[in-house]
Amino acid sequence: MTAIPVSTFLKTEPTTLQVKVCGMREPENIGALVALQPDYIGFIFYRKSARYAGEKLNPEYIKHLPATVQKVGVFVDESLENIRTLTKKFCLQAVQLHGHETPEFCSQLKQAGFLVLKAFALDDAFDFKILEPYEGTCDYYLFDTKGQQHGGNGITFNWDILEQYHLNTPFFLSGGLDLEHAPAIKAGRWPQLRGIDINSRFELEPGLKNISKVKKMLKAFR
Ligand SMILES: O=C(O)c1ccccc1N[C@@H]1O[C@H](COP(=O)(O)O)[C@@H](O)[C@H]1O
Repeated sequence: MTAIPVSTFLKTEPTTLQVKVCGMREPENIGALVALQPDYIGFIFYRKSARYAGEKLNPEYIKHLPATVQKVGVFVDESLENIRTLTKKFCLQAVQLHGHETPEFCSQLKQAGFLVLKAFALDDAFDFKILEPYEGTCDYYLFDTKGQQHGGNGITFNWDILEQYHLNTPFFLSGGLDLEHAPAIKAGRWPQLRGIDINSRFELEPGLKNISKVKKMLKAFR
């Protein structure tokens, strides 16, 4: 009898999750991270963040990073004009919005050609109906933990609430992600999950990543 390959029975191929590494600002650290080829690298342009990159970043250095790594600007209730200026200055392809940005605001950035990730802060009471007006206005939602800060709180939320997510827009999981979470994330209970965003749990200090730890996380997702 001839064995039938298991793939014959699989309806969908398993998708590889994308990995974004956020909160970068030191040139050597950025270079070491880029050598690991994450899918996205994030720079925080929110002045109140401990990871604020703004003036520390050399635009020429950032502009010439390999195109294989998408550069993301992270903003909190920033004006369209400032976002336009900063994305141009650093040649950023994507924007991640952590404030009260409206669907219209997201739409304008998407129409301008940016990849748009709209962040939402989740807790057990989160109502996914809030997302309905955002459908079609951004490329990904980013589900972060509701905390004291707009982002970078370093704590996970109860992922059980994601079972209630039934919209079409794919999402990134974020909020206190650490190496220990890799197996549960990869178990893939959420069909719309497209990627993860790692940040404060991979730091030596704010704005400086522990590259060997990041390397282990990337390996876990490849
Ligand atoms: O990291 C920050 O300081 C930050 C500030 C303002 C908005 C977003 C920020 N970071 C984003 O927060 C999430 C969760 O980070 P953590 O893993 O809990 O530290 C992540 O998506 C970062 O991109």
